[in-house]
Amino acid sequence: QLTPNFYSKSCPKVFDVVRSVIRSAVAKEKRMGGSLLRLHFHDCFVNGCDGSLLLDDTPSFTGEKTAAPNNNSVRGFNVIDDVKSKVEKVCPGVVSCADILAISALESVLALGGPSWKVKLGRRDSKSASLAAANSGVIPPPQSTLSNLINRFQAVGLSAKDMVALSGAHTIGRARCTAFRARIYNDTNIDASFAKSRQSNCPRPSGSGDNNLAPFDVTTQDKFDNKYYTNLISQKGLLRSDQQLHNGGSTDSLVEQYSKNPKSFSVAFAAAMINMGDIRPLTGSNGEIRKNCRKVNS
Ligand code: HEM
Ligand SMILES: [Ca+2]
Ligand SMILES: [Ca+2]
Repeated sequence: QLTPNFYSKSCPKVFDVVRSVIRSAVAKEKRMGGSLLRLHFHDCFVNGCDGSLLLDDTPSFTGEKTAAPNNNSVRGFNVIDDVKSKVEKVCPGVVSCADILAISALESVLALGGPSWKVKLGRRDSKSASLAAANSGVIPPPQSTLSNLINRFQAVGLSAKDMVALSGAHTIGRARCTAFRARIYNDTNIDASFAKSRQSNCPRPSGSGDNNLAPFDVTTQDKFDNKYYTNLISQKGLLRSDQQLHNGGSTDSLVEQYSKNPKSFSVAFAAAMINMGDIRPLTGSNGEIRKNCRKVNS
């Protein structure tokens, strides 16, 4: 039911407004582009693309922000607030927070030189969030095997091809030492000099340097390109889950294709983002259009 033209009459300026906020946020800090793209992913995988991730905890309810995959990790909520308040100024009560996440994901990728796609719109916002669902493993952990990755994506209606293309989002952004420590000290399917250089800023004992950051992409950390796949072929995937995509299994050939042919990656990524954005949206009279993305309307 989602359609790219959903706001063409009710809020024709929405893309311009989102773009200007995202461009200045990314100009200030390039990493923010990745952080915002990830918010849409973590929203969509937990009960669909319904803005649930954005709800703050209250005394009577705990939302998704402190769930294991999100806690101390997801970021960019202030930028989403900024987008929302500027959109509210031009079209009050019209554009959902779930759609703002979807448009912000596109604008973030564009700001870092990535491909475009026709974002489908018309999602409505949830009136609740689910800590339990966010903790249930629907968002795959960084130690996932290839079969777990394929299964997690299949569970939300996405193919293995979508999974490989969407993982290409790790061409930008940063990860914390806790997410890649086990890999750089224990794994054998890793380039030795890459492991060594990552170890220099991620000490072995857990509890020391846990939040130290490393770029996902050793070559072009803030450029949205296909170098993620080239890195995998040279065993420079940062997470175990990244390297799983090129480890002698069924997805090796797609990784090789995307590394050789940037256009085929762009096309696949764009299609997969549209598919991800279609996960179980609230539409029609379900949900609401939140006034403030952090809380349900009163
Ligand atoms: C395939 C399964 C995936 C796994 C296991 C995974 C895991 C992770 C982990 C562990 C981090 C680092 C978090 C931290 O250290 O705080 C991360 C960051 C990130 N992920 Fe993924 N991810 C996956 C798929 C995706 C998808 C589908 C997207 C978007 C389309 C995405 C976009 C990002 C971005 C951009 C970052 C960097 C965020 C920042 O710098 O703030 N990831 N991911
Ligand atoms: Ca959600
Ligand atoms: Ca890159």
